Amino acid sequence: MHRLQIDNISKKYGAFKALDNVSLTLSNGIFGLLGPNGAGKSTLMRILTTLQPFDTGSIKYGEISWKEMHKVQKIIGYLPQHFSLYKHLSVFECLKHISILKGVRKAELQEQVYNALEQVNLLQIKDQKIGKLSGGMLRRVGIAQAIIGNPQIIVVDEPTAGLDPEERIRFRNILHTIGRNNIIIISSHIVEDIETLCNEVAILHKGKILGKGTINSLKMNAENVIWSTKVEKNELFALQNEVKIISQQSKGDYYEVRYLGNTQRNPHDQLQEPTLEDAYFYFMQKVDNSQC
Ligand SMILES: Nc1ncnc2c1ncn2[C@@H]1O[C@H](COP(=O)(O)OP(=O)(O)OP(=O)(O)O)[C@@H](O)[C@H]1O
Repeated sequence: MHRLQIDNISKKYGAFKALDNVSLTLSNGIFGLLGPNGAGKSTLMRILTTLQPFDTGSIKYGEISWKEMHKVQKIIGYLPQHFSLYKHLSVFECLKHISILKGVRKAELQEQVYNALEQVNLLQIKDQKIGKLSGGMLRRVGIAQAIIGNPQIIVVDEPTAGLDPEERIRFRNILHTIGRNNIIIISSHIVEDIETLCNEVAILHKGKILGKGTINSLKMNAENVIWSTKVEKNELFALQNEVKIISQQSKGDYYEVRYLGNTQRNPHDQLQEPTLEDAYFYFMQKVDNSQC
């Protein structure tokens, strides 16, 4: 088993730095890239899939370097954020076509497609037209096409975007199973996706890695700074100017608020165990403060 070694990757669009010295080491399992819109997640994913070149740095998987695109393409599967397929083809025809494009040998075509469909639990709809599938099914066909050819690395941009809660859980379970024997990289701004799926996470913001590690190690950064408080509805606005609010829940005539702060704002406020979402806010706040 090899590791995917990303060292000091930088990428500019004109004068704008979309990725700034990004370094990560990934092994089998699901790795999450968490960051707000525009953080550089898709840029990094496109670079990993060789769809986009990078300016400086190096990427390696064992002996394979990202300078040798044709070798990399054999070990990478990709499910982009906006994924669509030939609507008039059946699921099976479509996957067969993709297998041919991926260079799967003729003798293995049928087996590869059946195997992929089995893994995403779609064998029973193999003859349905792509155009007739639900969003969740289409996303699963997307994963099937990504795993054809048995790539060691699978890149999934915004895995559960647009899926209903049931499909979201089904899709996460599929990724969990595939992640046992492969490196899966997912990007998301949905903290719950990352928290339920990933072994390790990197928080990306404005092209830079703010924090990386296991979910527990990231949470530890936000220890002793997460508080909960109760405020009247008319006090909420003033509180917003005082502290960084992470979440608020209406409880009838008052709000229960979770906030980030170095000190207790009020003796009744209670210190909370940090969640990944808290840690995410903590890192964002830290960088915003340092730029003030
Ligand atoms: N081809 C391009 N030319 C110029 N700027 C670009 C290009 N692609 C992306 N950018 C800019 O680079 C930054 C990073 O974009 P990227 O799509 O990688 O972010 P992201 O984290 O994936 O965000 P989102 O979740 O919105 O897709 C953004 O500010 C974006 O506007």
